[in-house]
Amino acid sequence: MLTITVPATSANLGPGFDSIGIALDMQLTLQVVRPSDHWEIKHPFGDEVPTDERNLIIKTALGLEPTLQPQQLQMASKIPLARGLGSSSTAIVAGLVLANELSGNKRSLTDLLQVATQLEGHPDNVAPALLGGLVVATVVDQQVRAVKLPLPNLFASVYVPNEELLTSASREALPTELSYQQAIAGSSVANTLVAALASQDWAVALPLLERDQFHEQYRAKLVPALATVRQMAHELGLAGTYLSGAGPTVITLGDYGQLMALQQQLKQNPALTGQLHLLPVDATGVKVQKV
Ligand SMILES: Nc1ncnc2c1ncn2[C@@H]1O[C@H](COP(=O)(O)OP(=O)(O)O)[C@@H](O)[C@H]1O
Ligand SMILES: N[C@@H](CCOP(=O)(O)O)C(=O)O
Repeated sequence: MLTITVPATSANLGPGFDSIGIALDMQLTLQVVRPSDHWEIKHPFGDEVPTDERNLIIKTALGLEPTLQPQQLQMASKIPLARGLGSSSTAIVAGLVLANELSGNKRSLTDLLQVATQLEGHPDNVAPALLGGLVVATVVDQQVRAVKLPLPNLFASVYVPNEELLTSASREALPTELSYQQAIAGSSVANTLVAALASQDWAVALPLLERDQFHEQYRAKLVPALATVRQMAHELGLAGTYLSGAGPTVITLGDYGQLMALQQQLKQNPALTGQLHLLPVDATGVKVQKV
């Protein structure tokens, strides 16, 4: 049986809007059960997610390989929808890898990243979903350029609010223009963050995760938990809290023991009624098993 596993991802890491992302140890698993006379996917997401060719995984697979034989598929996923943990990218990557495996037309990870980025619109979720770890990526002349940084020995405290926030809706809150001065200030923070992440200088990197100038200030009104979690982390002396992707998930990166202490506090705050996870980084990205 063919099984494809894709990790959740957290994009932006503060100032790295649309270009930095990290894979987390929380997975979507897709199994090819048997060939069929029609496409069908069983999944745990209820009526919100289609079970036929309209499903994002199947639609993506058929977009890449239109003549695939229909299959019965089974999906399991711990990644919540529309919460800023890259669920749509996970589905796109699963669909592309499914098409690659079923067709035998083996495309490289680089080629799949190119297609995945076109479909998702930005590379910061699909790149770590495919490659694992911490990835910095951009699109230049329609070509994706992705660089995997050394694996950070950090954990993620992940606070997932109960309410969905579609990435498209959260992008509507963004301005259409930034002043030249603000763009330079924002990019200097982002550049220094990347240098600190690459050299694993956490004393520099963690505070810079909180100094984004491209998106968080515009989205903060949609995600009251961002200020709450950040403030509570500061009270414990912890920097490193940012809005995961387009939100509403809020992540704090850091040391396991310190994040355990943070989560003890977060659990006691009656305003934080969502779910908490304490996750390591996923080092490998998408995995294919054939048994
Ligand atoms: N496993 C999946 N199978 C099918 N569709 C999915 C899956 N995961 C996500 N989607 C689609 O993607 C939408 C969420 O995408 P998006 O707003 O980008 O949020 P996220 O931050 O989780 O990526 C869902 O409402 C659903 O339509
Ligand atoms: N850079 C994008 C990332 C969206 O991530 P998601 O996990 O919310 O889909 C953005 O910030 O809009």
